[in-house]
Amino acid sequence: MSLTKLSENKVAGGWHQRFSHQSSVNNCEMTFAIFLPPQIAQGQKVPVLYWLSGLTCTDENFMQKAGAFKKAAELGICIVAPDTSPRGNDVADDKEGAYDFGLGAGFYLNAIQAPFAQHYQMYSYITQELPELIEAEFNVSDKRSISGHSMGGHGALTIGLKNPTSYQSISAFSPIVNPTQVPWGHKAFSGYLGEDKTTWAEYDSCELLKQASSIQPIMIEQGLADQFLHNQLTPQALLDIAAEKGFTLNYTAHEGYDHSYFFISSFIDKHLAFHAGYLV
Ligand SMILES: N[C@@H](CCC(=O)N[C@@H](CS)C(=O)NCC(=O)O)C(=O)O
Repeated sequence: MSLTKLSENKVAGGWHQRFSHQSSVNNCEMTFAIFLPPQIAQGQKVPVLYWLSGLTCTDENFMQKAGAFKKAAELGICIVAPDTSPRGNDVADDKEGAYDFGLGAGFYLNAIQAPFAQHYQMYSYITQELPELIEAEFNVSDKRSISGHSMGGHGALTIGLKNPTSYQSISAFSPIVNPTQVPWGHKAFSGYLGEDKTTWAEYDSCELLKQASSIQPIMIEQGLADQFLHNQLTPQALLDIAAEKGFTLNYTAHEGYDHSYFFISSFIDKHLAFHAGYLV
């Protein structure tokens, strides 16, 4: 598969690079960013943390705003940040161009409804096509963990829980934990999956946790001044199920922090160290 390099910048002794490539599952060109820690230049195969961003984001938000490079370089972790949806002139979008559905809002699922099914196959892209590409093209190992923010926190939790042998650890900032019960999830799931709610449960962390017999280590960070906390994110729903099932979630709520990358940048080092405990 051929990759086109769009840019590169040296940072924290390693490299930040952006690439585009033709995606066979999304049936369009996709862009991703990668941080290659300095250990790669020394011939070491490093593990990979996949970062899934939230609504309106591209591969660039995390890389520019999270401040993750120094810690990732110190720990020897490669970070891959994919785009949040397929893109292009023929890719279907929200009718009104809203920010919470369509472009920039792929919800990390495989759409089954026309016209979205033709391109919106983000679940297969993140779990299969992208890691195969990364492991073939870069000097990385097949040890992976997954993290994300908001819609990307939902993506990290659902993808991690559905693929326990593929991801060593899972973490999330301000995740949408129960999308089948909140407005962002209703809009996305009815558009991408249709009205048969049995298909919705496959992409809901609460439903997946109810079905799980064991889970990987999970860390969740939540700001208590987050404007989406009570109507979209609803972390207590996941905490209640974890308590019923006897699972320990490493959950921390923080006074005063909002939904932005200011919050993520304040605690990203903690999440990188958490993943390093299972990756390196
Ligand atoms: N645009 C929306 C909010 C979108 C939003 O907060 N997106 C988050 C993820 S859910 C984000 O990371 N935005 C990009 C950024 O902060 O760089 C609004 O104004 O209500």
